[in-house]
Amino acid sequence: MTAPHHPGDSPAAGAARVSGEAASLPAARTGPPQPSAPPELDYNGRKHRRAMDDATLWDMARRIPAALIQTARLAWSVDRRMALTIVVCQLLSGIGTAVMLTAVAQALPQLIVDDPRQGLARAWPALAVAVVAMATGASMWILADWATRRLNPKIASAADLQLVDLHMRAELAAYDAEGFADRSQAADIGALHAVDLADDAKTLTNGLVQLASAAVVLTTLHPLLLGVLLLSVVPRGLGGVIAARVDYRVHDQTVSARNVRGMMRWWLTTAELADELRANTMRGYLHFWYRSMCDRVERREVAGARPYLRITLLAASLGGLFTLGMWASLAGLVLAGSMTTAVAGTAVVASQTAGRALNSIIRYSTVMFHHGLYLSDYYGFIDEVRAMTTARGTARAEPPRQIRLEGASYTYPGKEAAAVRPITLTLNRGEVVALVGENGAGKSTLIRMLTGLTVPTDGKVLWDSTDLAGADAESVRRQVGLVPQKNGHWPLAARENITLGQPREHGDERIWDAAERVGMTKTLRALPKELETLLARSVWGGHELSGGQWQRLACARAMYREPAVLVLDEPTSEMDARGEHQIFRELRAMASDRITVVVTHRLDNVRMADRVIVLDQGTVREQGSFDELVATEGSLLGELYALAQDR
Ligand SMILES: Nc1ncnc2c1ncn2[C@@H]1O[C@H](COP(=O)(O)OP(=O)(O)OP(=O)(O)O)[C@@H](O)[C@H]1O
Repeated sequence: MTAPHHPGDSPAAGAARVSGEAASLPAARTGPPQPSAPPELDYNGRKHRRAMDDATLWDMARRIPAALIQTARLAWSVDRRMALTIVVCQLLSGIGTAVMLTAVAQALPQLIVDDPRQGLARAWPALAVAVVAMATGASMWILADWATRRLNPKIASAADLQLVDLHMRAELAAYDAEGFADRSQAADIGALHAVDLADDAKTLTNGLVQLASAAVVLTTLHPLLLGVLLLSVVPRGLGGVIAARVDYRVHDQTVSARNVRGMMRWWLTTAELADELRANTMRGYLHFWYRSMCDRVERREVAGARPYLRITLLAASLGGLFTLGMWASLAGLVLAGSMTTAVAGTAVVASQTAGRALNSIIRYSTVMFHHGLYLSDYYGFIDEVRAMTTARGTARAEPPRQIRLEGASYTYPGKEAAAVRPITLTLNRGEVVALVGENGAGKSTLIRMLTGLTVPTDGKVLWDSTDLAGADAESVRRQVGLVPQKNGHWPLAARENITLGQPREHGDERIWDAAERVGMTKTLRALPKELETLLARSVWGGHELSGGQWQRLACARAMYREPAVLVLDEPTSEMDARGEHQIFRELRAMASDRITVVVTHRLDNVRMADRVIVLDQGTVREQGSFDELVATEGSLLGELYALAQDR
């Protein structure tokens, strides 16, 4: 591991090396202390590691049918024709193997004669059947592969779409639930592995069909042969399982480091953080951090090679010994006259087929078991989020003339203290209300309740006479225009960035009108393709706006909606004075048809509000007009305003 080379460090100091896993670099006696290696991080793979380590062979055998059924259901739901094609091909491929082995058994005695020409003349029909059966089996495998290739993209899209859609529909409270991000990430991995599972299932079932065919043929030829076959393949099978477990243990020991390295890789390479990373000379430490993670993964993978070699060597030697034993027993049976040479020859061919089939069964059972764990995360997450996406009610929310909070409070999941304590408050149409308060006072949480984004944990929010807890969430959202603190820089064309969430219209007049209201007309006209210009620097042909211009666009988006409830949470924090002035002037001009709520820390802007509501520690401390409150002795607004003036 190489320590970071901070600018200004001597090359020798920069080349300081540490050894030992995840060891902290000892503090240097002279000079500044050296950085610590990144800590061992544990991500959502934790659950699977335990499941994989603790699983007995029986557990694994029991779980695989469930994973097979889940995969079959998924395949059936996206493309029945291809799913059926795969099943039929598997069966035909198995029948092909059985026919081939039987034909070989019939051809061999006719070939083992003194005159090879005569033998060939008699054996050719059986040999021809064997060739056709083999070709059919191979074709069926190719056909199944084709069907899987058609099926896989559909499975991938269906799994991904379902997950993305659920995220977008889930109640906001789902995001606040403990461990939501971890479970969401695990479900993402599950969605990715859904495709692998279809491939695993295809290879595994093919192995099972081939093994069954070989076993049936052998038993028909001589009842003893099934036992002989098992003897030859069992050691290889056991060796395969143990080797697979070793392989997965190495994989699992590195999964956290690989996960976190992958996340950090994005941070190190994205244009979004390129300025900060360079200007603050962060590169040295981050290089050291990334190098440490690479070393950690590399070391564990290299260490895993030795036990893997030991086990595979041992399994192969034992398998070889047992195969030798099988051949010796076959020779014994032939010499004792209990078996013909032809049957013994067929047994050797069948055992090779069975051995290959068993290898894929073992390999893909283990892989399926592992991938199946991820798929169950996927389904578990879907159930969890679905439970949180249940319809609130069927009442249709209409544009409100009045929003009334009756003892409404909100406590975030897992928190003891309420972010907003019981509040009773009325907001009226035509009014512009400014919400003011110090950081953490509960302004954003109150906004979420007013707009029906969250349902209060206690009390009620009423839009006229409709209780939002019992209203259809979509009908509420249709009435709301929200500019949140963090708004999306959507990688879409300028036009879509303004109209996003609204039905498409024929002309662009209303778009230009919204742009004019936020002072963006000149900027948008100057773009290479005006409204068609893609607003994403990272994408080829894209164009980037400044922070303040993005904020203006977010305001334009909310104004374009002409909503009945317009809420802006610090909409002008990155804007210049002209932009800010224009936005507040427009808000006033639009105010008569809607309820307008603005959260701002710039108290000069608060003057334009009809009413100022000052929140303090989750409760309304004071409300009234700006002038009234500022003039009131001991008011919080007065104090905050004085501080703002004193800068
Ligand atoms: N998703 C969340 N999960 C848990 N607690 C939260 C969450 N969001 C906010 N809080 C907590 O709720 C309280 C109120 O937060 P809120 O964001 O509503 O304050 P705010 O007045 O908007 O603050 P700011 O001016 O900094 O934006 C804070 O104590 C905050 O830590």
